[in-house]
Amino acid sequence: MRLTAKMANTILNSLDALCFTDTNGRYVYANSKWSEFTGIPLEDAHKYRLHDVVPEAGSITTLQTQKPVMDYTVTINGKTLFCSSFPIFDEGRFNGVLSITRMTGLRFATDLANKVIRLSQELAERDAKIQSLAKCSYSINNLIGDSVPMRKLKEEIVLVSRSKSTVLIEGETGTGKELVAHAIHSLSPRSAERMVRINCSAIPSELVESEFFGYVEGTFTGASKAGKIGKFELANHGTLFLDEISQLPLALQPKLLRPLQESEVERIGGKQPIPIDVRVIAATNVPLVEQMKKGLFREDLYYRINIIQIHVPPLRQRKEDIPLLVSTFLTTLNAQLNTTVSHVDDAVMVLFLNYDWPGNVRELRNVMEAALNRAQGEDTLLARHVEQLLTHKLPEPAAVSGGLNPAAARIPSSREEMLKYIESRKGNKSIIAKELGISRTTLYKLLKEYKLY
Ligand SMILES: Nc1ncnc2c1ncn2[C@@H]1O[C@H](COP(=O)(O)OP(=O)(O)OP(=O)(O)O)[C@@H](O)[C@H]1O
Repeated sequence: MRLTAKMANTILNSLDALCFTDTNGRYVYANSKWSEFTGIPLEDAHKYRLHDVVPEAGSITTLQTQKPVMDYTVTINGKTLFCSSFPIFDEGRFNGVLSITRMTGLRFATDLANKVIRLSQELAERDAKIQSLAKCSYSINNLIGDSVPMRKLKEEIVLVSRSKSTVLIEGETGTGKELVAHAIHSLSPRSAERMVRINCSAIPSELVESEFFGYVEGTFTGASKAGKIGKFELANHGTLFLDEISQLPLALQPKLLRPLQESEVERIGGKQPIPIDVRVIAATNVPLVEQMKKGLFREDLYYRINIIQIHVPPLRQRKEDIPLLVSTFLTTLNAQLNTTVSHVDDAVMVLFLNYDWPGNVRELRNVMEAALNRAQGEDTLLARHVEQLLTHKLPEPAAVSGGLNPAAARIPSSREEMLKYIESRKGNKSIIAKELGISRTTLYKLLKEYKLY
């Protein structure tokens, strides 16, 4: 049997949509399924070029590159089709493009493709969420310390994390206010959303407004074309951490009143208020009430921010946390610095307990880091590694001289001194611990070190 032109035509028409275009992209042949999909009568096919029917399809790429393009999609008259295009050569000369539409299982394939697209979007969203969670992987456990003030602080954190009210965290520099803010956020029902931090002292005053509220497109020359989202909007459903709030220029302070009071913001140049659901946590190392009295902080803003207040105690008021902080930092810093210091000499601990840490935990960590660098290759941190690092001038020792001011009391640094001191207090451990600003447990540890217990 010989294949006639009629038979060939019947075969071609029984296939899925198929067409052949010349090197200019003009249709030379198309079958009836192609006509069905494109809505172009077969007798008119030659009047069209690929660019008119499928302007962005793989067949055009094949026309330009003379290379096959497999399994791309084209949408014609609202229907999505899977196609492949092949270059046709005749004795090595490029002759045109054959495009075949693969209809089999199209429904299944498009459903599957849609599913893949949806799943990859979901995955991207989840990834973003995991990343924001990882960024805020600070939990309450990152706050090292088991002293009474720290336990009280942790209890407060748990309590306030459940509320949506604005929190003001006060405390000296380096006490861990940012860690507290992270802990509140990560314990709150908003923990899956992000916590956005804004350092009020680090933004130039002319940029404060656009940082807080963003701007709409084309607001000013030099501004991003697409406009900019402000930090309040960015923190929507999450937490906005306003660090160093006391440094916010007085003239700009009223701008915060509306978002805090009305829960809405307006982008610069925008016409519509945007509702926001943000929990605000502010932190300061200068008491805001004093700033307010000096006229540096607006009273109305103060009362809007100071709803729940948390005070982070300085390290000198919780010296019993020092041994735990030291051993935690020793582990993390050894790993970071590649050092192998496994012990801290008692003399170092005494120096640490006697120091008043004006830079608080941050200073302790920095001193440890510098000391470990000095102790490279050794396995014990010794007094000579730290002495020169404790630069703050301490008040005159009061404990041995008989003073009763606990803030000024210095822990005796030798067995004899300690013995003398204990005698002067008639052995009363409660008074001694109170004067030295340490817990009774820490005192007993010290006494054990001096072999006095
Ligand atoms: N209780 C703590 N446990 C472990 N690390 C702490 C603790 N408190 C502070 N730190 C560490 O000390 C450093 C300073 O902490 P943080 O930035 O939270 O302090 P801050 O009070 O916000 O300081 P500032 O007022 O200067 O911004 C950080 O490295 C932090 O991890």
